Amino acid sequence: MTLPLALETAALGKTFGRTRALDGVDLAVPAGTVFGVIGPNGAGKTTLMRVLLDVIRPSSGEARVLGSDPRTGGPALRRRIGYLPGELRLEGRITGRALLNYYAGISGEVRPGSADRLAERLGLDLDRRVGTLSKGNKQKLGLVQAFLHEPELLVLDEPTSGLDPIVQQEFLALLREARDRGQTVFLSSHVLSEIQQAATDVAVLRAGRVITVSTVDALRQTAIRHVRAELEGVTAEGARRVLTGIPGLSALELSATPSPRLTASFTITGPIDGCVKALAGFTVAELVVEEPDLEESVLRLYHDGETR
Ligand SMILES: Nc1ncnc2c1ncn2[C@@H]1O[C@H](COP(=O)(O)OP(=O)(O)OP(=O)(O)O)[C@@H](O)[C@H]1O
Repeated sequence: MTLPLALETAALGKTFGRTRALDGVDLAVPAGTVFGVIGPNGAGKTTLMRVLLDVIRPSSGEARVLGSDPRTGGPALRRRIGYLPGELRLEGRITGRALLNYYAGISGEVRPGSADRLAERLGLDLDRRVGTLSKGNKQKLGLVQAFLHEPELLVLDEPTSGLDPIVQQEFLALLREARDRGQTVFLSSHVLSEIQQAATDVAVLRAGRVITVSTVDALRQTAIRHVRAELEGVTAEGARRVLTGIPGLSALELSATPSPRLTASFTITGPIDGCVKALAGFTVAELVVEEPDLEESVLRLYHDGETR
């Protein structure tokens, strides 16, 4: 059985003057998935979402959102979607609560108490005037607004931008709950680790094109991490013998400064577990594992995409 698609695009294109912001995007997002779009600045993520929401019209190609063409879906389609725009402009003397009431009036059914429950979870005061809210608090209000009516589809443009780590964790919990309820989530980020925590599937966008679509599990297998470990009581020879046995290790460099410590720097491709187990045999004075680098991972996926 094939799952119904929440989102589908075929050869979607959008040009701004000479800029091809979207250059033939083909995507299929099954209903009920948490689908992430990653890509560097200017890749076209915001443009894609704005076309899907009919904020702007495509120059070419087709899009279907919850089975409808966004250009003709109108308010009935819009009510089934929760949208967090990339650049959220919230100004004025209206309170967060009044603004949410206004949105609730447009979007239809909202469970009583939903706004307060969501605001409390994200740590947002709904009685403040929106114009006085900090960037992070505006982002929280944007999230409450998107989740408020439990829409079938959530389209979230860089949802964690401006949120502190604790609020980010709460947001991830909201996403999991949305997925468990069967809602579809389409979110963008330029942080790979965030997509990995939140999403089941990921598309990599670059220069307006989908470079590859992958499950997050598959992506994890190809993740690159840079590791620097300072080890004590071991010779370079001894360390080299053990470290070269780590699966996925490359670019190993050993330097004996400052003595008596030995600094080992290397790259791990794929699971990190073998590395952790190998290092456990040493006295580890320092350990730095850098997040998988988006650019490197994207390049790798790009390469895989070409050879597939
Ligand atoms: N309204 C517009 N007018 C002119 N050019 C635009 C407009 N909107 C987007 N672009 C251009 O289209 C390209 C894609 O931009 P877009 O904002 O979709 O990328 P993005 O992946 O969301 O990037 P970011 O992470 O920086 O927000 C960029 O080159 C951008 O300058």
